[in-house]
Amino acid sequence: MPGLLDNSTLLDLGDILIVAVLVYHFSLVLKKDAAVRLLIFLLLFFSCFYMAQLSGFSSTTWLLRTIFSSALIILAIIFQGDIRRAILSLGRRPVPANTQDETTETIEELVRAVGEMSKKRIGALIVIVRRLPIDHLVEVGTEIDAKVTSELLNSIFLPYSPIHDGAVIIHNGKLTKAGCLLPLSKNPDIAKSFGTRHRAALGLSELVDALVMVVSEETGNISLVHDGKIYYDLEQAEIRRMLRKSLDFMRLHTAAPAGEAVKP
Ligand SMILES: Nc1ncnc2c1ncn2[C@@H]1O[C@H](COP(=O)(O)OP(=O)(O)OP(=O)(O)O)[C@@H](O)[C@H]1O
Repeated sequence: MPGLLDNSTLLDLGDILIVAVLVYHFSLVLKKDAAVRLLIFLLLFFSCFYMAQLSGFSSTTWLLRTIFSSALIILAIIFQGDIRRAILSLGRRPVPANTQDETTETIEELVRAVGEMSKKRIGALIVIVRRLPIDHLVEVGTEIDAKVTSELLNSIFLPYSPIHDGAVIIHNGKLTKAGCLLPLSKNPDIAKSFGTRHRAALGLSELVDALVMVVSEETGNISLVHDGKIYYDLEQAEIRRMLRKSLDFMRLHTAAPAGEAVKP
């Protein structure tokens, strides 16, 4: 009796195994947005394609060819956030940088302000403009143009202040606007516990590289939102660290050629 697994069955099993491994790894790459991983994946992809073709693995070859023919669409899906950002920022000048001292001062005022508002359960939404301008995304709002101080932020967000609703915009160490409407995120995966204040923060951060601070009126929790991600219930030290990392990066890179913004 011939062996249970003859040569062609083994070949098919190997073929199926390769397809399974490729699908698994491809789904992992889709979940992460690192370009380096994608590059490694593409190298592996083409190596596998040629190996599969040489070995006569028809299913693997078919799958890889199908993936390759839709590569543009797949890349557009993976990098949809970056592509959208690039399109929105086309033709717009990067925001000029702040000095080290101004940055440190602004950070300390912000940390103090959100700490105080958190204790008093005052809801707040603070947008810190980084490299990409946001004017085209912000609706309404009252022009202010004042130095960022914790006292000013506290008084703007007091519930009886006429401009407490909406977001304040901080641009280059100056509080430039208050009572602004931001685009709401349409991401269906946002936890139901997050209302419109958090959705507005996420919505803007999905479109530009701004850093958004949120103080929850309901819980007093402080969150930082960046790049479509929410860093929830942060301690003061963590907020300071993330602000410093994000704003220092911007300060140091504004004069340099355009590069990728880092996550805080
Ligand atoms: N599109 C928007 N842009 C800016 N601010 C907004 C926007 N939509 C709602 N807000 C602000 O969010 C407030 C309502 O917050 P809501 O309670 O719905 O959100 P939340 O995420 O649950 O926040 P909290 O934890 O503070 O309750 C509004 O009063 C307004 O100040």
